[in-house]
Amino acid sequence: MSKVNANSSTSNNTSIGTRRVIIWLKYLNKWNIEVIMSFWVMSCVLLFFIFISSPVYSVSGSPKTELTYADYYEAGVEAYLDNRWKECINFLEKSLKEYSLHRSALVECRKSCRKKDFVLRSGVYHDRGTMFMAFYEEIIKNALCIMKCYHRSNSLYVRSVAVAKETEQNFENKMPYDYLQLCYFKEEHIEKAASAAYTYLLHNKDQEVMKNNLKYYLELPGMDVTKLNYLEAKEYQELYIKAGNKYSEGNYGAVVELMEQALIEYQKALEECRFLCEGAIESSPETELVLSIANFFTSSLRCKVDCPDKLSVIYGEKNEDFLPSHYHYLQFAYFHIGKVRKACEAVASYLLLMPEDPIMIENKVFYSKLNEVQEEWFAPRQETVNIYHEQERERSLLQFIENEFIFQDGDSFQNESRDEVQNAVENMQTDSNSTNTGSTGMKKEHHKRSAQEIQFWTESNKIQVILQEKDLNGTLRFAADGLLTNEQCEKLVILANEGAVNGDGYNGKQSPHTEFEMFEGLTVGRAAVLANNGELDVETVILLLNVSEKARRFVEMYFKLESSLYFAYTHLVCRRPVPDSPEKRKDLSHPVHADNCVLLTDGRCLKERPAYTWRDYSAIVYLNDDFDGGEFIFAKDKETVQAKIQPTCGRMVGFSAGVENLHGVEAVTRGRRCALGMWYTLDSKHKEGDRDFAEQVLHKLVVRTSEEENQGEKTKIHFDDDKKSPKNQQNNENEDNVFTSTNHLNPPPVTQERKQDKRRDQQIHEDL
Ligand SMILES: O=C(O)CCC(=O)C(=O)O
Ligand SMILES: [Fe+2]
Repeated sequence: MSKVNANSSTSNNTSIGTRRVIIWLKYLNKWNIEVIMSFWVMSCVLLFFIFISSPVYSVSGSPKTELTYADYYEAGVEAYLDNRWKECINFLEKSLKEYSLHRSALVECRKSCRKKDFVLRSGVYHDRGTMFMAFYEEIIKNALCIMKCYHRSNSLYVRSVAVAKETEQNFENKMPYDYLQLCYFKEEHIEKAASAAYTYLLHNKDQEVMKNNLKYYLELPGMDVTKLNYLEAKEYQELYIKAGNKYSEGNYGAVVELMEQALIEYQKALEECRFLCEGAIESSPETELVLSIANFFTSSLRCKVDCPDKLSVIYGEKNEDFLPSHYHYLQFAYFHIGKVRKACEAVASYLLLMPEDPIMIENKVFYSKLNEVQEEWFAPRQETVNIYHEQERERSLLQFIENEFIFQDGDSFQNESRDEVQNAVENMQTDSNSTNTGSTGMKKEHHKRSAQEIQFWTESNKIQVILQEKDLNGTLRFAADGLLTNEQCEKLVILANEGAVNGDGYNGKQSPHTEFEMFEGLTVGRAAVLANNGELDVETVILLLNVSEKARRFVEMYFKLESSLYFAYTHLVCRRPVPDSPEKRKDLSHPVHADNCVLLTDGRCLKERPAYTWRDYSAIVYLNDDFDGGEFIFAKDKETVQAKIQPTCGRMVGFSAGVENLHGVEAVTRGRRCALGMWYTLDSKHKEGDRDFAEQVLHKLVVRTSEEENQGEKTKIHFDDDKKSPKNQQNNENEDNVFTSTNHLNPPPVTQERKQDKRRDQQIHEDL
């Protein structure tokens, strides 16, 4: 089980402390013995005074540690390598404790100094020079305060600040648990070993060795699975989960209490995360004062803006819209305990963070209809307003930085956290520059700002480029993930179930590409008509249009097109094997082809009818993966595959539509493969008329529905009055009845308990 062979470890068993003593003794040996003796006596006296007055002696009188968390870590790892299991446990547990103390001390100092010294007085500056001077004065005072604070709290913290980035990274990645689990196991602390392994795994999901370890520990006799703990759980997370549990039990009083506490703890955690972003960055290459400051500040800003995302990972799993979800639970729970005003505030807080959320908009309508509710009750809570404004300000500054600091030759303004998308785009840029024009014959003009725009837009739309030209062995092609959530994919597949018909979009041909498969299609125009007739869900049809628009924008930006890219055709297509089709097939579901020319057997591709010669770019967004076969292929010619892409929910493949991007689809041998195909043109003459039509139909439909709802609202208010006054609702003891009678309030989506339990079960019983 040992991940490192004990004998391969360092032969030097001497601990760090011992080594230091040996070094001192070496020097002492050179001295005369009398001198040494008198020096020793004097030193003892001196040391005693230093000791009692030293900050290393804490206020409570108990001696503080003498090693930093990094020292303990190093010692722990050494012990691990030497099979000294007890010491390994001792040192690593201490390293974790010290690490946490170190971080708290940093936060405490930064926080107290910010409050005390960082007070810029506005309105007293005669000119910009004075203002700058005042600003730097505050910075200097702040720096002094922080340094004093570090020294006061414990000089070790100062040393810890300078710990190598690598060690810090190890702690971020929860490496100590990697060693600890084995040391615990060797000392027969099975439950602790399992918990350490579990904790490590939650942060390092793909670690097969650790999965096996955990499985092994869990199967050991005497292991009590209920004692399996996540050792890095934070207060705000525990409270949130507990509140979720109370929600599933229907105990709304407890939900309110726990969720309110969770919010307080969340704010503390957020503040802590933000203060921790004010640490060191890799040394800046800048020599200019202002550039260095700007560089440093930007790095810290980026880190701060990421804090909500970091905090939303609970038990290793990201909870989307984590902060808003607190208010979702709260509005529901407050309503159920009769505190409607509080419920309205929670609704407003949620909407401040997520203004377009249709569920909460509906809830607001629901509350507005209650007799006692007044418009001013929908005021967001103060803490939400603060968080929101802070984030907005920071995001917009960051956006400004991203947009403006663009230098072509060896960007002097370091941009440390350039993400993969941007790099991908830049690599792609270089590649396509060298080809200059694609075989489509279109010259690609690149304007300088696009990389930043793409990064921003892509990030905010949570799209990640997963494969680019060089991975796909060709030009003007990419694959990206994140276009749709699972829930959205499911909705679109249902839309296809309900609306797609055989042969639609293929001139009525049910098997246009292979006799072994059937094709069902749904065009946007027909989808809109069906929505209008009440046969399809309107929101899902809007989603269909929206996701295709998102894909179009991404393609336009990714390929840095200077002129607009228009839809030429949009088609939701599902394909499946016909009954009794052979299991082993040689044919393709869609033979190798180009989207804008007719591919001849000699490899030439004629840009003439019946090809859709105006199509310039294509993209396909996939909706599911519960089928066999059906891989998308890029091909050099009819025989030679260059790359394969496995369809899955939210994945998109995009490429230029010419002969440079021959492609096809492998046979689908089981199940039903659904995808949203899009073909784009640079020529506005070939714009998809069906789309304009669909948009008009949907627009009218939405306006009509909201008008009808408004009329209905009056009746509903009357209806509610008759049925039950809000007072009665509050006094009603049977809360379920209250809920049924006011059917229009949307509850929060998933209880955390179930989610966590499911994840835990999966982790422990299935994954392993
Ligand atoms: O569904 C796919 O993956 C590709 C379809 C395609 O290439 C087409 O319809 O032109
Ligand atoms: Fe195609």
